Amino acid sequence: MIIIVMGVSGSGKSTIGEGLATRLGQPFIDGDSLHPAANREKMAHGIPLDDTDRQPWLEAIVATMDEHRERGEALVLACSALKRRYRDFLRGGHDDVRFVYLHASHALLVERLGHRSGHFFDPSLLDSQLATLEEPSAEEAFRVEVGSTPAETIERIVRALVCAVEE
Ligand SMILES: Nc1ncnc2c1ncn2[C@@H]1O[C@H](COP(=O)(O)OP(=O)(O)OP(=O)(O)O)[C@@H](O)[C@H]1O
Ligand SMILES: O=C(O)[C@H](O)[C@@H](O)[C@H](O)[C@H](O)CO
Repeated sequence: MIIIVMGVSGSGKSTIGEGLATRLGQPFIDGDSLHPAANREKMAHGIPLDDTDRQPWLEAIVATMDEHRERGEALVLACSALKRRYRDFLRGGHDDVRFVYLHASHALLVERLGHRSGHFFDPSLLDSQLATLEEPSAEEAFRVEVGSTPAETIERIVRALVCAVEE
């Protein structure tokens, strides 16, 4: 199974994705590490990415998923996956992809991004992330509120994934 932890910047994709991978004993890849340099540069200058910017990045993520599939390896990925069509592209017709949507209140996002340093993302981009976000339906993703500790959030995700497998 390939689990994609999605949501806007600051929702905790890297933190929860990495913790979830450790908890499941699976490899973790942060989608941010697959952005072309031009995308990082844009975001660092406070310029939101558009569909054209995101296309090579989504392709790189799909290529990474395919490499793991070929090796028969599970994978946890962190990727904003803001629009439905990005999620469809990432799923690519495979039935082994599960999306986990991290939902946080606006106030919590502002607080978290304000505290974070040493990251290329300009916190002022949060509004554009929220405007771009097409929230996934319950069929598309398991939605989890991220107000609690990472450990609690991870356990809720694990329980939901186990239930989905047993159904
Ligand atoms: N459950 C949590 N409780 C408190 N702080 C958290 C929690 N999860 C994440 N954080 C903090 O919030 C900030 C954003 O988290 P993180 O970098 O994981 O989000 P992200 O969605 O990956 O963001 P980006 O897409 O911008 O990389 C970090 O400083 C992180 O330490
Ligand atoms: O789709 C996007 O606009 C980007 O993926 C962003 O979400 C960033 O990668 C990330 O949030 C920065 O940390």
